[in-house]
Amino acid sequence: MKNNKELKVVFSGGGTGGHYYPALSVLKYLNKYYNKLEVIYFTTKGRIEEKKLPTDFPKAKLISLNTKGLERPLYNVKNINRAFEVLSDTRKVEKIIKEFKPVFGFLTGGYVTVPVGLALKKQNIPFYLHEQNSTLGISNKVLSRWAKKVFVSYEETKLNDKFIFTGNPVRTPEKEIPRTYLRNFGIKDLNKRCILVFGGSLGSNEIDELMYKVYEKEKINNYIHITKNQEKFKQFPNVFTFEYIENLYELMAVSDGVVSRAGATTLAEIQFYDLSGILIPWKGSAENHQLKNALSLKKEGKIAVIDEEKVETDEFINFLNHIQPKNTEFIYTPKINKATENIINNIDEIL
Ligand SMILES: CC(=O)N[C@H]1[C@@H](OP(=O)(O)OP(=O)(O)OC[C@H]2O[C@@H](n3ccc(=O)[nH]c3=O)[C@H](O)[C@@H]2O)O[C@H](CO)[C@@H](O)[C@@H]1O
Repeated sequence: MKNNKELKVVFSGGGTGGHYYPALSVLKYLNKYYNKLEVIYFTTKGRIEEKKLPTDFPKAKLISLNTKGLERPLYNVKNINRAFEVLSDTRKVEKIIKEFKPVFGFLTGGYVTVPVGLALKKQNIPFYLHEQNSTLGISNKVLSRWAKKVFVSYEETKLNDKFIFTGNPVRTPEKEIPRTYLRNFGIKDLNKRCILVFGGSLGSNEIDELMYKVYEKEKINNYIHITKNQEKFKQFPNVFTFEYIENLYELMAVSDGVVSRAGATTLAEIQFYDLSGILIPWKGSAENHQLKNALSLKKEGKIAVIDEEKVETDEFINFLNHIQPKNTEFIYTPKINKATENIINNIDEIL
């Protein structure tokens, strides 16, 4: 039920969908309960949250920051400029929040959150962090000492009492979705397995290459494949390609399996929608966190975790062919994502 209380909040988090979508889920949930919700969202210049927020959550005031990620190795001279960007963004944020007077800040990772967290700390405004991965990202590591609480998606990420295990909030449909929804994506035979193939929010050439070999042999299942290279798959009639699908979670609700990278938000969705699938962790992830994420999900024979350099195409196909397809009358009924509720219940300023 909506209440008439006023709530002013600052949000930040992004650079990739994995950081942005959890923030969006919490924001949408808050919006259900507060009639007078005012939000400033600090975004990464040119990245996903900046592009999608105006349609995903038009009510938020969007303020773009210049802070960029550090160059590796860290002793790169460019990092001197990066430090200056953080300083100047911190000053900019400070000025804005001094006037705006938010009740708290909610930050979900990505380098853009560093100046926002520093400014909130300087202004003595409490802020909360959310970590999607099994190991803390750099920004969250830096900011955690000043955060009021750090919400984590895996028990093993907890470092002290300030850390609270909540899970990772995922986007969820608010209405029923029938299996026939797949027809909107070109699929005709709803009896056949529908497998979603994608490489996180940024795409993956390696997954494209690997699946090409699968499609050369496997002609029965239907595949909805998200790729920057749609042309490559034109010849396969059972493969339906898209460059990006805005509401991928709606498709997850009625599909049977996934082949994907092991980004934390994707994994939370796989769990929430109870999908089977094959995970191919991205080796470039900081401290190999995608592998750690994936191994914590590996369960009950529903999930296989494989190394992209050691793929056996026949075994791969065999695994996919053991996934149980949903029946054609299947209807997804809305359910609440506990992680979002856990977070809201643990923010002291929300009454
Ligand atoms: C390269 C990089 O930095 N990767 C990180 C990034 O991944 P990335 O942004 O790829 O994150 P995830 O795989 O966790 O999440 C991707 C999100 O994008 C959505 N989606 C994807 C494709 C599409 O067409 N439509 C769509 O909506 C998915 O449903 C999901 O909600 O953040 C994750 C969470 O912090 C980390 O675990 C990853 O290691």
